[in-house]
Amino acid sequence: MDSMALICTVGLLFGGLYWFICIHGPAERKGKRAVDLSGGSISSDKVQDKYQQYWSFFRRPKEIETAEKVPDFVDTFYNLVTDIYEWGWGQSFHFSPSIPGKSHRDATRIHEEMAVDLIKVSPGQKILDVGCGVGGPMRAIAAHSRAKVTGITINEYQVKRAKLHNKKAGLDSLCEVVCGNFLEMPFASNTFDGAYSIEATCHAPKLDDVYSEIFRVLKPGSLYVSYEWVTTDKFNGDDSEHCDVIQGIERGDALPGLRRYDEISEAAKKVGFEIVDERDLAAPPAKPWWDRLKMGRIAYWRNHIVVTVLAAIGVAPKGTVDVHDMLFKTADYLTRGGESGIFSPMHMILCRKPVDYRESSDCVEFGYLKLNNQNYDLAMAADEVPDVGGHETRKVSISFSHLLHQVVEYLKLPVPAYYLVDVGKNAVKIVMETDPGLGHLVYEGGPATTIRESREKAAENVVRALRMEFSIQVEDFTSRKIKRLERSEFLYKMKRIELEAMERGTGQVPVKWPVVLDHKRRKKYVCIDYMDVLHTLSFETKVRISEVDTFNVGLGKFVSWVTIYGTSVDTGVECFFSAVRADLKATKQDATRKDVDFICTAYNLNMVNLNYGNGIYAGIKCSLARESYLAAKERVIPTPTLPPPPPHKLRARPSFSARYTGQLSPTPAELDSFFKR
Ligand SMILES: C=C(CC[C@@H](C)[C@H]1CC[C@H]2C3=CC[C@H]4[C@H](C)[C@@H](O)CC[C@]4(C)[C@H]3CC[C@]12C)C(C)C
Ligand SMILES: C[S@@+](CC[C@H](N)C(=O)[O-])C[C@H]1O[C@@H](n2cnc3c(N)ncnc32)[C@H](O)[C@@H]1O
Repeated sequence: MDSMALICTVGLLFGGLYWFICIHGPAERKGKRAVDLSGGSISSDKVQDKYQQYWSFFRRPKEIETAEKVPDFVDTFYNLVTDIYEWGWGQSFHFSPSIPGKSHRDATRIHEEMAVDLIKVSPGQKILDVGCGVGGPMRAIAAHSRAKVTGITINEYQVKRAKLHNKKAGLDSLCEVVCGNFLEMPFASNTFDGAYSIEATCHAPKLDDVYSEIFRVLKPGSLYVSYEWVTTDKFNGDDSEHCDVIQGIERGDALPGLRRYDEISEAAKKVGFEIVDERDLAAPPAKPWWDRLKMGRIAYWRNHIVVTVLAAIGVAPKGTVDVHDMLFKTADYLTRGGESGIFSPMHMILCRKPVDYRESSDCVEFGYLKLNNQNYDLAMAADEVPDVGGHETRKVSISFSHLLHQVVEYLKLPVPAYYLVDVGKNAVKIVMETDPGLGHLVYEGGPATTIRESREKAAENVVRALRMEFSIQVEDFTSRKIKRLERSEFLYKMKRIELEAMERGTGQVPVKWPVVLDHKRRKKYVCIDYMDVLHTLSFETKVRISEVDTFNVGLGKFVSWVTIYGTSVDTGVECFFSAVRADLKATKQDATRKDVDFICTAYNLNMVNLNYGNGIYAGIKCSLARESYLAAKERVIPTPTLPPPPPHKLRARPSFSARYTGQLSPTPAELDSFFKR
């Protein structure tokens, strides 16, 4: 009898344990059972080591700051946690506000459907899920909108899981999953009709980087919504408890650093998005998103026992206990962050890629190229450069006769003589004495409709000759654009070299900024007189301009201003001030230049001819460099055709830039703005 009771008790115990571990599991329905817990793509025996490696990132925070390393660190994290998330949370790896009377599953779905409703897509349109996890949101969104969703995740194991779930749900015709880095997406520009990211872009070291990629792949006019992890305005950096909570969240969730709520729209605007809406979906009247975390505490204890037993008997990888323990603690930090209101995982931003956005024909675009661990902004100084080149701009030529006088004055040459040689044909000649005693050079303007026109042509010829002869660079408002183009051209070239080195499998490629040759260093710069340009513009547009007024602000510094009357803007009067400077001439030029920029923009005028096609030339060279870079990129990192899946994982490569630790030489002096008269 006694042995019978013992057998029954042991049988019951094992049956209970089997039910507890394999069948019951935690609260939510999931695609994972405890006995299936793994280390993602990491082999079982390496899980413990990888967990240690994950923590070593925080011991060397510089590593996380190195943007290149972040995707690897995030990938390791998701190998470690994906199964536990699925087992203990479900297929959607994010939070949502609780909704009274609704289950967590329903609240999650509603939160996901809201994202796709916000981006207003129609059935059949192509949308992008940035950081898709195992695809919980993607499936809900595809089913709700009937749009075609492409998800991207850095983690190969998640791709496998997501594909399996898509198939099981019968949604694989609408849902596609790609393994890749959202900082360098394998999609062509202007591909998607909409995009969303749910609690994923918080893993990007720099938000601008991922936003600019999303901007690039979106079609103009389409919308992007993101649920961002942020610290709120309640967060106080001087409060040690606040800092403790935020650090706990960062470490337990593989974040390179939480952003402040106001940094989100800043990044979106910086890459070119228009902000349509922005609000914190966690703010009242929304109900707490952390309720579920808090209520699950007892289940987490039970899970901990299960994981410990499974690891002890060798069913789950050894490190799983540590990972689970880390998540247990993270749940507590997250709850504290929610309860204190210092943290939100659902700061929503809705943005639009401008309808009229067109890729600039001169090849400069938004985005960055990475060289030697550093991001180089292709649109550097974009806001400084007045973009007066549009489809319907009117071309205005500045007076070359004025410019000629400036160059002559700068070179201390004798004043040129003008001859009207053929009155009938309005043909003008200019005689220059460039080297006293060695004779004269004569430049012709040729026959023209007016004398002025021919004189201008002749002056243009003289200026060109003097520029060649004396190596003179004319600085005008196209100069900065040219420098930007030259710089972009160089960045594209270097990036191509880097890709080709990767292709060959050769090692380090030192990035060398072009050597500034001595004769170039000696190049003389003549800055055009903006007052002359302003007069020309005033003549062209009929606006009246005041004299340049100057005020001595003391300590040998001045400020100047010029007023424009009768502009095409509402106010009718505009006044532009210079910066405060010690150089009187420079303040006058500064104020005048601002007026010139304003009139060009207001009247859609395009100042031409100053740099004699240098701009066009720089544009062509830059486009060629960009094309050869893109061709190399296509070869080295082929764009996957969907389906079948990409042949290998695309991720931030430990390229030469990671290996090459040398210091970058500064931007060559010739590319810096340099005005001299
Ligand atoms: C957006 C991100 C993930 C957000 C959440 C999905 C996860 C954050 C913390 C995770 C969890 C904490 C406790 C775990 C518990 C100890 C275990 O027994 C079962 C799983 C947890 C509940 C787990 C589930 C997922 C989270 C809630 C980040 C990474 C940007
Ligand atoms: C918290 S999960 C959210 C997943 C999904 N949005 C959801 O709500 O279920 C974050 C996701 O971002 C992905 N991710 C993080 N950094 C990435 C990167 N650099 N490139 C691509 N995906 C990345 C992760 O792999 C993961 O799938």
